[in-house]
Amino acid sequence: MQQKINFLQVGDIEEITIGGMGHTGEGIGRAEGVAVFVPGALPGETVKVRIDQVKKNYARGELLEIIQKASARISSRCPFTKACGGCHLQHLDYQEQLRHKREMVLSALKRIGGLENIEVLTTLGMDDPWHYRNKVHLQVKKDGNRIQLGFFADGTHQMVAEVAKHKCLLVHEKMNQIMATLQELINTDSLSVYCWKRKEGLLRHVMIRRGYRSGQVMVVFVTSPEEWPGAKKLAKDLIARHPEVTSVIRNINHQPGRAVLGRENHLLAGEESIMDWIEDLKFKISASSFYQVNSIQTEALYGKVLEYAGLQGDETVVDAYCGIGTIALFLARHAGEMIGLEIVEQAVEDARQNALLNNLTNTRFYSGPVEKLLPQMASKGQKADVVILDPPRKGCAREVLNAVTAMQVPRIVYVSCDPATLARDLGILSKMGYQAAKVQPVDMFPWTSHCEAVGLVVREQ
Ligand SMILES: C[S@@+](CC[C@H](N)C(=O)[O-])C[C@H]1O[C@@H](n2cnc3c(N)ncnc32)[C@H](O)[C@@H]1O
Repeated sequence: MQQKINFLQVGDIEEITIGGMGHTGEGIGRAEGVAVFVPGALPGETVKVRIDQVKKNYARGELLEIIQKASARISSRCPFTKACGGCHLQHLDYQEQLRHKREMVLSALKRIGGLENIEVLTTLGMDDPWHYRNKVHLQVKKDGNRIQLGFFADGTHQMVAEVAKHKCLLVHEKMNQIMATLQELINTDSLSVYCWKRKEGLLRHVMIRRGYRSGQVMVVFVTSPEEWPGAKKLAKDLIARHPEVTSVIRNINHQPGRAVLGRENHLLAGEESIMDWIEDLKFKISASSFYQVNSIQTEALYGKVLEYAGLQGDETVVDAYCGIGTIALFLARHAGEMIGLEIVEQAVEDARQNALLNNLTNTRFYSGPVEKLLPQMASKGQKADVVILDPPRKGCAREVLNAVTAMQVPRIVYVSCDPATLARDLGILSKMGYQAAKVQPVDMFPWTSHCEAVGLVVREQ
């Protein structure tokens, strides 16, 4: 039976004027009094839509025709952009994307955080917003006897952009070449593809990461624990074709879930890690460690973090969610003491070695969940002048915010990849004796709807 809200039904053809944009880049208009989300439509456009989903409070529609075009509409460069889930905004002029991302942050801060008077600066964009990604995750699928490597359509297991035929415009050109070689090589080995239904077979994903300044490349084959006799030969053949590949790793993922990486890494060829630089700091990056995917914008982002930290040289700084210690070391040169906290043990190991590599002896790194480590520091009476919070998308656990406020930290710099959780957490802090002073959006992910931002939060006197 068809679902119905008021007079709107699945299959209806509607003419809609788009007034806004959703957080994953869909145009939003109204039909029969109901909000309709239309992927591919832009604010200011009048579009013809087929309603394909009707829910209690909203509907979704497929864009059939653009009756009146927005002046910000441009032609997508990538022929797969509509099908592949990677880019949501290739049809929107880049300067408009930057404006839209600022609006997203501003609106979340008001709506979710209740922060009416906060200053949100103009988004820091890129001069050349293409080929910026230093990391890619490839999906693997069997097509008859052939193994395909590439990208699935958004939310499906349907391969829409095979790397053998398609170059991704977001990743570095060298990585595109390596991707094409990999597709060829995995078809010469007797590799089986992991089947998610039957939970058998070998290859699950391939991850590639390239140091932006070093040019060193790591290739990670994510597999089940099954025997893989040809693994080392494949790694050797890859390096013979691409000497810039300096690390080939087999990651074993036993879990049935969709998380890409498992906990075990085995070296197949080359080194365990790759090296890279952020400005003049050198970093060792292991397969399981987080590393920002847009190296050019990382320098802009960390520059903002340094500015907002307002260091004079003798402060104690805590870098919570520190990864391999990139922000910690970027700031340690300007601080008295730096304490890094991170849950992934391998990343903490990398952070310690990175401190040594850069002769930064005023640093300590601890492994564990921030929601345990920071309350422990607070209960021991540890003081900090500045705390950097750079959590994953879900934001900070309440215990983390409680600990920061219990420590009476004068200055918090909050780095976020999700405006909604940024707004939630700044809203909470603003009810705990803090003032959210300003937020700087930084475009780390051009052509996608993802948005990074740095917020400065200061303790009220
Ligand atoms: C957005 S990344 C930021 C890393 C680093 N600041 C950077 O710029 O590269 C978030 C980091 O938090 C770590 N993480 C996730 N949950 C955590 C938790 N509960 N406690 C400590 N670290 C956590 C992740 O492993 C990851 O390294």
